[in-house]
This record gives sequence, C-alpha cells and structure tokens, in this order.
Amino acid sequence: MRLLVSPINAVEAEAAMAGGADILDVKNPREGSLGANFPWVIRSVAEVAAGRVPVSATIGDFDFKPGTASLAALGAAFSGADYIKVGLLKIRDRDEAAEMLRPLVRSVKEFDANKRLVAAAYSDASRVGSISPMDLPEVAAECGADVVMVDTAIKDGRTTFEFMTESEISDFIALGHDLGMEVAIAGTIKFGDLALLKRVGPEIIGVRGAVCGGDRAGEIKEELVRRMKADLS
Ligand SMILES: O=C[C@H](O)COP(=O)(O)O
Repeated sequence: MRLLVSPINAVEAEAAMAGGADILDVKNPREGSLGANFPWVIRSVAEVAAGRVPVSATIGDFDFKPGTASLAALGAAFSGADYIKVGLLKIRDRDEAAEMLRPLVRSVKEFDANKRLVAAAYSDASRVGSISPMDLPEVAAECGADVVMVDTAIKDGRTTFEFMTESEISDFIALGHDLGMEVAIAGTIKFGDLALLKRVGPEIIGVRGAVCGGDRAGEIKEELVRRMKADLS
C-alpha cells in the first residue's frame, strides 16, 4: 500500500517526503475536501518531489462543469502533477459522471499520455447528494480514468468507515481492480484504521488529518508520516 499525503505547501511537502510519503498530493483545504491549490504551489511541491515520488493535485469538488474541470485538469498537469484528482461532488449519476470524466481524461492525456486521472467519489455521498461510490468504477473505467477513489466530502471528523462498511469498501476495491484501475481510500483515516485497510488492500491510502496530529488545519509532521509508513509495512 502506498501512502499518499496531502500537503498544502512546499514546507509541508518537505516534511511528508522526509517522513517517507509515497505520493505528495497538493490540495487546498480552504476550498473544500478536494480543493484546488494554485499552479505555483503545485510547481513548488513538484520541485520538492524532484522526480523521487509522484505528485498528485486535486482540482476541486466539482459541480457539473465539464469544461471548467477539463481546463483545471490541464492546469494541474501543466503545473507538474502526475496524478490529477477530481471530486465529483454535485454529480448525481453515471451519465453526469461520464460527461465529466471523458473530457477530463482527454484533456490530461492529450497533454501527456503518462499523466493519470483520479476520479473521486465521496463515502458520505448520502450527506451531499452525490453519485454513490459503487456507481463510479464502471463509468470511470469506460471513460479511461486510471484510479478510483473515495474520500469524505464533509470534513467534520466523521470517517469513511462510518459511511461504508468493510464489505462495501472491499467491493469498491474489487470493482476497481476488475476494471483494471488502481484504488485509493481516504476520508479521515486514523492510525487505528490501518488494520482494516490492510485487510481490504487498496493500492493507495490518502491522509492529511492523521499526520497533522488529528487536526487537518494543523501542519504535517514528519514523525507522524514516518510512523504511519512504519505501521503500514
Ligand atoms: O486525499 C486525502 C485527503 O487529504 C484526506 O484528508 P483527511 O485524512 O484529513 O481526511
């Protein structure tokens, strides 16, 4: 399992790198769960990564705006992200998800075929009225996405494991794998959740709050990243 850590700037990215993060995932929590950061911040994190680990960038928790999302995805790719992650917040069903994801994949892959598109649904979809995570893998694969993911839309301390049972998470992962994609799980993951995650076996787990010491508005701490890496091995 690779550990994705979400810094908000280059200083946090340094701490995450030093602690052994496998993927640096630039985001901007001020603009939401998968809020987009600025192009120069993505560039500065890519400079910290210096090709040693891949860089991911979130482009926002989107409503149904395929053109805006495609342009944002290109901006993230151009700024140095290897993984471009979109949150399908106000996307209600598979048809809308397809209309979002198809041009997003095109936008990223026409720029560089090696860039990867991450399609994210929300484990707490029932709270925000977005597409169910279980409906995502099939449409994501049809559209050419590389990774499917769940995160929580509302960051109020409730975790993905409160909204999806172990067996649902396991089914989501199996669906992704059957369709040839990698799977990432996030959503207020805590140290105590790692045993469950090891059982269900996604390729990637994504964290911020846990490696900030429990408060995602705090700062990423190198020693907590190192501890999480150690606990995962
Ligand atoms: O992609 C991962 C997210 O940044 C998870 O953040 P969180 O652990 O604070 O929910």
